[in-house]
Amino acid sequence: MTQYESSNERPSAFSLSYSENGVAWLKIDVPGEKMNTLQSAFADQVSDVLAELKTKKDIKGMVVYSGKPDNFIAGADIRMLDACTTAEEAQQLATKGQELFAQLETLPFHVVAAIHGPCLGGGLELALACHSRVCSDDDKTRLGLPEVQLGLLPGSGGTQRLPRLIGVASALDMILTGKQLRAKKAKKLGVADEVVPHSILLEVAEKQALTEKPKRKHSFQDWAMGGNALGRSVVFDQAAKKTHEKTRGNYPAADAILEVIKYGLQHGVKKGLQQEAKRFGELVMTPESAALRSIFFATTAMKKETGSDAQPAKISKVGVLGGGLMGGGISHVTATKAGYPVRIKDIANDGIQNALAYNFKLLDKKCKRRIINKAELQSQMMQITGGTSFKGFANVDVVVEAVFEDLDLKHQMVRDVEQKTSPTTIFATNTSSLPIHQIAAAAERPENVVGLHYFSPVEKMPLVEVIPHLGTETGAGTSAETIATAVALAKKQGKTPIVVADKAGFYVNRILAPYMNEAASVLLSGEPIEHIDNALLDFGFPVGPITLLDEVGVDIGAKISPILLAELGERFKAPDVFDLLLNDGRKGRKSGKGFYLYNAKQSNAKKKEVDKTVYKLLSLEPKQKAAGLDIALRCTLMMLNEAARCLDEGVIQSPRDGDIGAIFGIGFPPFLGGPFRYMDKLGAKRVVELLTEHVDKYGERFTPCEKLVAMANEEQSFYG
Ligand SMILES: C[C@H](O)CC(=O)SCCNC(=O)CCNC(=O)[C@H](O)C(C)(C)COP(=O)(O)OP(=O)(O)OC[C@H]1O[C@@H](n2cnc3c(N)ncnc32)[C@H](O)[C@@H]1OP(=O)(O)O
Repeated sequence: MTQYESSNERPSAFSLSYSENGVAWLKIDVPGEKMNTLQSAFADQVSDVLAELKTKKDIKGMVVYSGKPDNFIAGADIRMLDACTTAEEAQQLATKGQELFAQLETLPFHVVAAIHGPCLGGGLELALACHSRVCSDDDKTRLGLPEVQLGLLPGSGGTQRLPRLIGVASALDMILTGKQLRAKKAKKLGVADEVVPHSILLEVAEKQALTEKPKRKHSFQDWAMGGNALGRSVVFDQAAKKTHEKTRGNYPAADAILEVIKYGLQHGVKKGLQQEAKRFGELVMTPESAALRSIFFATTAMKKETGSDAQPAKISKVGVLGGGLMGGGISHVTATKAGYPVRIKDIANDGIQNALAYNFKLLDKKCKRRIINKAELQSQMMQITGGTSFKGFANVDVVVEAVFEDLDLKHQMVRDVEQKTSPTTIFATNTSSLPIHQIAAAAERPENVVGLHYFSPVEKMPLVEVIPHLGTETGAGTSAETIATAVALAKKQGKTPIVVADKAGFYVNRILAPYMNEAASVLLSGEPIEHIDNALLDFGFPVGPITLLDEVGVDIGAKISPILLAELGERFKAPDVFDLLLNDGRKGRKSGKGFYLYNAKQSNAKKKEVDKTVYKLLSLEPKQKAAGLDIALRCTLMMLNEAARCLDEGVIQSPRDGDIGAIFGIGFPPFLGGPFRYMDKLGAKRVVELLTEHVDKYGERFTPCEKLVAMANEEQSFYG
């Protein structure tokens, strides 16, 4: 590329240059920031650029590209949206973006977006206003409209251009889920026109720009969807049904997306855009969007945190003890996300085989979906080896232990690892219930011992609790370097780590247990199982508590429960159901027997069915008496109260960590922003009132904790 003219000397996010062959180059490079975002302050710059282009008569085509090494545009600046104080203000931002993109679209020459790295939200909307899109085949390249995850809809033309480009059904799927497409998939769907290696991206885009501007290919789609009311209504009805099953009416953005796309197809692009901007403005002001934006800000801030002041130690290889479900998952994220070679040790060959088979299954799935190719599958599998001895452990920097929950066994593991590895090797235990200092008690170097609590299935669940211990009777607590290394490892594995205190249940299980116990109490009061699960699903949890108990395993619940009761007191007393269930062989899904039917022969229906025999076992006659919302509130209040206690006791370091931990670890309804934001929304006074009412109805376990009472008296909130 020869650039011989630069029209703009001052640092500008949008700058033009020209090649001798008649190609204009529009570079997007937000000064001083590593990520390009669209900000209202750039509107004048874009207008200037467009005005300049209109004065040039000899331009044959234009390439729009990013000046950043690894991103195109990550969308509108979410901080800017967060600062809006009225719906009108946000609507105006959207309208301005729409106007500028419309001008880009009507330029008389071929405008090609050259995309490498994230191209999201407003970034993709800008690319959609270009006439063609060429993408790099790099793994970093992702195209998507993730606004729905922020409680918004695409506000710069995305709801109008995308359905016309790729058809209504595919566009609805992309916009309603916010999914981000890799380049190849984007091409398959018609969002991108070409996928090329990064090294020739600009060259190919330049060639494209010199070709004739393509005609918009939406005439058939317009007919099929705009003109054919019946076809349209079928697609929308299906999408609405599917969406409602997922959102249960808790996410206004989903309904607005359906409404605006439909409106645009019925009334044309111009009116569609007006409606899009209007609804965008309204959504920015909703509490749901504010809560979802807060999750974005929290997770972005957490990406920078290191867990301690020390530098993390270098990791070159990781050992995993135990080839079960957890060990399999941990080895998977370590090898495939973090990119470290993994050596697994199990007492049995079967354990190793299981872990390898588990990894193969996950990689094969990726291969079938063409996310990786066969060679990549093989090379990633070669990163994971295993055996029944400690062979291959001499040079591991971190050992993650995922063996059976038994203190003696864990002690043995600590001793073995200290013997077989180097003095600097970190011993990270994936215990969910045993105190870390007790495990560290067997260590000669307890400063190297830390808790690293993953959630199942490891490859899917985004949270990890990092648990330093404060010291054993004879030894030191977890060192700052060990904490930093554990945090760094978790991040490399693609997880969001929170550092929590070494107290029973840590944070996530500690707030989950009283919630689950309460659901069990509701069950014992005779409420039907589906009614309880539905109540919490309607409230916004991803699975109901009884289903969750079946998934996690009744035996696991039965094991953790007495530990929490002994350490934390009577409010953790579980209703007496575990023994009855376990004596009947009902461990949940893994035993093929639980609260629901898992045997295909028993259950003919596609939908999950309750195993009614469980009522007899528990001497219950199910009858729906309580309203769903009352059940949901009853269970959730137990969780809220415990979360406040955790903050008070320093189990978590901040309300933010508590919110992210609950959302990522349990699936606490994201649109509520987490337990602390939800308590702020209700107000501490109201939370205390509700808890007190529940004390009268259901017992002392609902007694509001001191912190909440103090906050209610002083009218304080968690986020200030
Ligand atoms: C009108 C329109 O329709 C409305 C919109 O476009 S709404 C916005 C839609 N876009 C999004 O939701 C994408 C949000 N961003 C992301 O998901 C991720 O940042 C990403 C996938 C792009 C990159 O992730 P990753 O590489 O881990 O980098 P990450 O640490 O998150 O971000 C790097 C920096 O960019 C910032 N950033 C990224 N996207 C941003 C956005 N849309 N707004 C503001 N800042 C953003 C981050 O805050 C961070 O800033 P910092 O370093 O100063 O703290």
